[in-house]
Amino acid sequence: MSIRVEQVSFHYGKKAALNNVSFALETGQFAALLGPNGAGKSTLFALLTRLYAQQSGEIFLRELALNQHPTAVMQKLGVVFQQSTLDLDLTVQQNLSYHAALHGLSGKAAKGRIQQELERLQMLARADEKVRALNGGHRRRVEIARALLHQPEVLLLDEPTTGLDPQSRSALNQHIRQLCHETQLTVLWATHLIEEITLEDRVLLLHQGRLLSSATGHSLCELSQQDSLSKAFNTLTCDGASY
Ligand SMILES: Nc1ncnc2c1ncn2[C@@H]1O[C@H](COP(=O)(O)OP(=O)(O)OP(=O)(O)O)[C@@H](O)[C@H]1O
Repeated sequence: MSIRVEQVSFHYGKKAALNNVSFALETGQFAALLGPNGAGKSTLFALLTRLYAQQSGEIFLRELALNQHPTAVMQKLGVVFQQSTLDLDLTVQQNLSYHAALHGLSGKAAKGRIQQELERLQMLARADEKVRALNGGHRRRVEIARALLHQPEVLLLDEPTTGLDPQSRSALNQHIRQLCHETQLTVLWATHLIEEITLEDRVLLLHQGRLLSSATGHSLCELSQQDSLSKAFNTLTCDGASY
């Protein structure tokens, strides 16, 4: 087991944003965290990345509890946030070198890792360009390369295709799936876009803070008695649904 979330709840004041959420992902698995706006996806990411302190429940990476071993757990996590955090006036290489240094990598080791990840994401030729010169899809690839520099076991992506055109969205989605396949990286991909998910994917369906399903897309269709993921999603997340 790679990452495990056990009975996690979170409230903003009196408002419940997550209600008793539990799931576990296998090593090398691609899982989609699917939910309409306000479902609780960003709150869950904020807890997984320690932006917010846990209120109840437990989060484990392998057998390490996030609360008890925060540094060791964060070392195994790579994160791509919804909003880009690249410095537009630095080159790709400079952005990545800075991040590598933050993780304690410098000199030769950092250079090697940066080259490896940029190559994998087909961005090596752009290493000396300023980020400002890159299109949205390529900026996202740089962010993914950056998140992978310290060789995490789990990669969290919070709506990584926000603002991208359909072609770049699909290319990015394919890249990440390939990474999972080639490197045994575990991926949690948060989205509200059905077209980024296949029937074979593990789908964590979050709605109003509750996890309605954590099975495959096929199972979601069966559960809702619908013949497509988008119909299943609409049925399961319409108000009053009780699955
Ligand atoms: N800082 C906050 N204070 C109060 N309520 C909040 C706060 N942040 C989020 N919420 C509420 O918590 C619930 C979950 O929000 P969250 O942002 O986690 O959902 P989401 O699935 O990420 O949605 P989106 O796709 O719109 O980002 C929503 O009802 C939201 O209004």
